[in-house]
Amino acid sequence: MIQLLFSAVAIFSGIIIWRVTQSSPVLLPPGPPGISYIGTILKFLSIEKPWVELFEWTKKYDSDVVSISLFRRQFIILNTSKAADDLFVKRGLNYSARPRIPILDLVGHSIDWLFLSYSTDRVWRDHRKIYHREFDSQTLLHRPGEIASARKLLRNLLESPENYLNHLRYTVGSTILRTTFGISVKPVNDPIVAILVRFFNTLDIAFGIKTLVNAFPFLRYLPKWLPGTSFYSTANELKRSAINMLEVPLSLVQTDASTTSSIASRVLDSLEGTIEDPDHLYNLQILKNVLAGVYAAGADTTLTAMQWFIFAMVKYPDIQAKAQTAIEQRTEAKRLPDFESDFGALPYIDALVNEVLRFFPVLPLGMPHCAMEEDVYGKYFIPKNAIIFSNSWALLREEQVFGPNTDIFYPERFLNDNGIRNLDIPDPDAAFGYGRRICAGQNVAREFLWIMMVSILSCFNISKAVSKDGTLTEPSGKHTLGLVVHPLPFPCKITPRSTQAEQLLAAIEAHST
Ligand code: HEM
Repeated sequence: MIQLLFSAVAIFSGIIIWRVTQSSPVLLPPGPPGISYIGTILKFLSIEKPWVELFEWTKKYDSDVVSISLFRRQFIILNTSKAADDLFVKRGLNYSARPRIPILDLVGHSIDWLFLSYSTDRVWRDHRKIYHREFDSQTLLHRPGEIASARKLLRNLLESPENYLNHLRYTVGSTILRTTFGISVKPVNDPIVAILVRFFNTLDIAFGIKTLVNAFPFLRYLPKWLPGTSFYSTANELKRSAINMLEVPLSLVQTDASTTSSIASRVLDSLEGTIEDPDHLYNLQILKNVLAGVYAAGADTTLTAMQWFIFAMVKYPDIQAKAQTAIEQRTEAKRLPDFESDFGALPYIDALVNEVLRFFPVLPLGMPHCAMEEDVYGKYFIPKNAIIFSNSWALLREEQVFGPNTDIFYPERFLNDNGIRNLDIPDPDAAFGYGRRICAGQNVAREFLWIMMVSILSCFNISKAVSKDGTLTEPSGKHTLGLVVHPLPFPCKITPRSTQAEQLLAAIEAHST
């Protein structure tokens, strides 16, 4: 009897222990031991492609979700589209915040627009409402500006093809400034562009490895005269630049009659009440944040996608030739492509735009999200404030989604055998992020990329640069390291592809001068 009782107690206790361990997981997602000293951090940062290394952890630790602890902060990486969808979409309420980077606390509220915090109150929604109204439902509104910019780009490429990178930068930057503020900027020495450049240069320093306060937040309590505290002056400069970004371009819209219809003018026109009215002030602040946010989020990303496009065209001449044939069959080389006649009617070009975005993700690790509350995912515990990245690079190489050989650049993966869009293969949406924070400008970005790519391909051949001794220069494929990953500048040869193309280019010149 006593034996029976002991057995029953043992079985009962076993069940309880089993239930407890099953139902209250406390394991962090697996990963290498925490990195807590600067030497190891530097070693980690010297890895050429961190997104590949982070994906390797999924195989090594046999888990979709992996993690590492850095300076007592948990970093979690989602290496499959299922995990990204489960957390960023299905549990979006908890995973839509952005992490707060320590130096931004020293800058104060003037930079809140950069990593807009997520809230369920109206503030965050009011920002997204303007983005949605201006970019999702009004892509048609932006097309005339985009086509004019693409034509001007062709002219600039004809004049000085060796400066293609500057031309792309100017095309993207000036188009976004015209869309947002209705202002035209000069190709060189423009004062508004100088403000933007200054802001982004300071931002690079603020987020760079030498800004120790980001890794050691306690440094912010040190007196400013101590060596190693240059982050104080960086924070001051960032604050000045952020205020200029918010105020100066908008003041032009309010005072300069030469500005044209833009997001700023439309929202300003719709503002009710006087400047003293709290609602008016609130709406004005939202507008300022949105406008600065569009430039910050849209300019560098779109430029980078175009740089990777040029890179791909140099690397894969056969694909370039197929794209040119597809365009020529439609336009007969008698006109330049445009939205009205050709958008949606050139499946190979749509496939090419998709493949550029898939194969060369502009933000391979996406933008960081942050867990607002602690959570449990599968058997893993996700602490409050953990910083979470979805590994877009890995997600965009999932063979069950994008078909076989995803490590090969192959636009045809998006097409059927008869050359039309294969609807079984989705667009590479992970390039634009996930859930409530998904890129607010993705539709406009796709259209702008399309018109720039199709216009360039209709007129130019892009090939390897020829050095003075006649040898061909292969682009190295090396790239920057940061959230946005650019190819390092590389030379290439850009030449008109035929006499018809030369005539089309000459006709643009005649119109726009
Ligand atoms: C090739 C071009 C672009 C790429 C690859 C890209 C990609 C992204 C990504 C990955 C995010 C973060 C999503 C997340 O947190 O999960 C993002 C956010 C954002 N993007 Fe884009 N983007 C591009 C162009 C643009 C353009 C042209 C605009 C504006 C017209 C824009 C506006 C925004 C804004 C406002 C956000 C912040 C959304 C938020 O935090 O709520 N982007 N983008």
